[in-house]
Amino acid sequence: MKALKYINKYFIKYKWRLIIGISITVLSKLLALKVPQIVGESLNIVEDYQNGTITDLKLVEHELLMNVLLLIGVAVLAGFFTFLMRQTIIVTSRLIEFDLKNEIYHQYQRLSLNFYKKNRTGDLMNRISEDVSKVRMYVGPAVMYTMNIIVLLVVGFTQMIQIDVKLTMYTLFPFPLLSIAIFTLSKVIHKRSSIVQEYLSKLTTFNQEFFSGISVVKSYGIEKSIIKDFDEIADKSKEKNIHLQQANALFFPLMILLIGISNIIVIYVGGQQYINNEIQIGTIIEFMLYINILTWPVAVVGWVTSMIQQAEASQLRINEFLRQVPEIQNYNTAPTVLQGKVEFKNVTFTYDDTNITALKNVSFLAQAGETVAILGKTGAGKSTIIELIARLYDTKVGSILMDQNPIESLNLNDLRNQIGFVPQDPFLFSESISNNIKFGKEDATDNEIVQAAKDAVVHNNIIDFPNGYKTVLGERGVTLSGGQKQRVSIARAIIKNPKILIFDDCLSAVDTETEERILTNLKKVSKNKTTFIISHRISSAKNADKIIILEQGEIIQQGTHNQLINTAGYYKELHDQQLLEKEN
Ligand SMILES: Nc1ncnc2c1ncn2[C@@H]1O[C@H](COP(=O)(O)OP(=O)(O)OP(=O)(O)O)[C@@H](O)[C@H]1O
Repeated sequence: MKALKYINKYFIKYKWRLIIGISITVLSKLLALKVPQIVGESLNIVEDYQNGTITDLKLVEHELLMNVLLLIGVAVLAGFFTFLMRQTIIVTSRLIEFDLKNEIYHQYQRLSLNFYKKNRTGDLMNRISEDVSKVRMYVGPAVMYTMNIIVLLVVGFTQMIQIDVKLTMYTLFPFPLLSIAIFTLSKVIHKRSSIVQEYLSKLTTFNQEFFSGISVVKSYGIEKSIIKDFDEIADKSKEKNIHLQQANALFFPLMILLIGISNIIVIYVGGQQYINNEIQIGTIIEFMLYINILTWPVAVVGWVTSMIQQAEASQLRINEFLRQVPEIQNYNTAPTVLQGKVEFKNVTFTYDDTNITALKNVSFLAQAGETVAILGKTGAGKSTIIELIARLYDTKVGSILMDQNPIESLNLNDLRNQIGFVPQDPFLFSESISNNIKFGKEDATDNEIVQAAKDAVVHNNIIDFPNGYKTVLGERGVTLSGGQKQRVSIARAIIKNPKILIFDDCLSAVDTETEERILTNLKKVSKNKTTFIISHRISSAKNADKIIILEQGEIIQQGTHNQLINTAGYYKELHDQQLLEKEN
């Protein structure tokens, strides 16, 4: 129960709802326990009249009528209280669930990119859905049933003892034995349902991946093997489900057995006491009704215990996650305005998850307003430079300066707000095209959106769609071609009017003619902005103020186009090769 202590702050927050809820639970159960008493009393009055102890028929009729009215009143009130009990305790559990989900969601927002690379999306989703649901079961149903169990067992048992100690002992004799059996069975049921749950998520994950990769599956014609894999998991899932149902099927027979044995004992022992004139017939019926009421709490003890155990395990996972400190911290809350000067001084960077040293002793200077092109073979470390400029990672060796200040000393939000980043694989939301562009500037006017699209040379494509800028994109923007996606993403960065523009190999999917037009437009747009262009093409780099060539994390060449084409090395080779390709 150590991990679940974390939830106490929510119990305190909603204490009044809970106190009212618990009081109502107690009242509703006390009322439920009145029923056997009233029924027993009524039968005893009838018996008294029959054997002549009471002779006044009118009095008997009056008493019976009063008891019937009382029974109806108790039933109505107990029903009303049960309704209120759900309205208070279960509603509180939903409120706590909402708060906890919000807390987790805010933590998701704070955590750094590295965290998302290290954790699987499925696990992260589970934390906020499955784990929180399990904790909610503790906060709501477990609290409610625990109160039910305590009140029913304590008050019910006390009432029975007060009537007849001997009969109570005999009646409750099978309870411990069978409750152990039910408890064990509940554990088995919970274990098996966890396995069923596991297979269910395996099936969901399998289908999710299959749907996402549908084009690969279809183009490779591997539907049959996919179906075979699916069948295997589905078969296992079915098997586990049947296994669970076998255990489930035993639950109610066990309960009925418990009720049956206790009833037989009451009839047998009570019958003998009745013959010996020790008790009245109403008392036997009263005891039988108590048995029915008390069986349920005994049966659910196991269920509630495992509910609490599961909630504890889930809360432990949630706590571990909430305790994670974001790797990238904001050390400055004061507003930061960037001029755009970027300097790398002897930066060496190693990704701690793979231990790959992506940058080795990298130094360069980009003056505010300059355009810097970064070229190099795949895996040379180009994107890593960009990720460091956006402070998606912090470097431990060397320093990165922005306008002469260490990057870590700037306000993190302001830094990122003043960077317009077009990633290699642009992500578009399942929203309209205009909303996807507006993502860069929420209050952008229609004219601004159109201008940004024109600058990114995607306007003509957009107006060709029947719904123009209102065209809604499918999941991951599937209705657009690769090049169109890249250009919408460029429009999104341009509209932001940032101080630093970053294009991470984002012109790879457009033809050279369109690339030329975009670059011409960018010249106009990127005035007074420091621009970084990562590319594999000379055409994207040739007009840059500075060109940096990376190889295996090291800068091997640096200079302007004219300088580099006259120096033997990677850039000249690439230039000659691409020139040859163009001529051919
Ligand atoms: N998030 C990451 N975690 C661990 N290693 C990474 C990560 N990102 C990149 N790397 C590794 O760092 C090295 C440099 O990668 P980077 O993406 O910077 O290269 P790149 O020059 O941009 O390549 P490309 O042209 O293919 O995009 C590679 O060896 C890569 O495997």
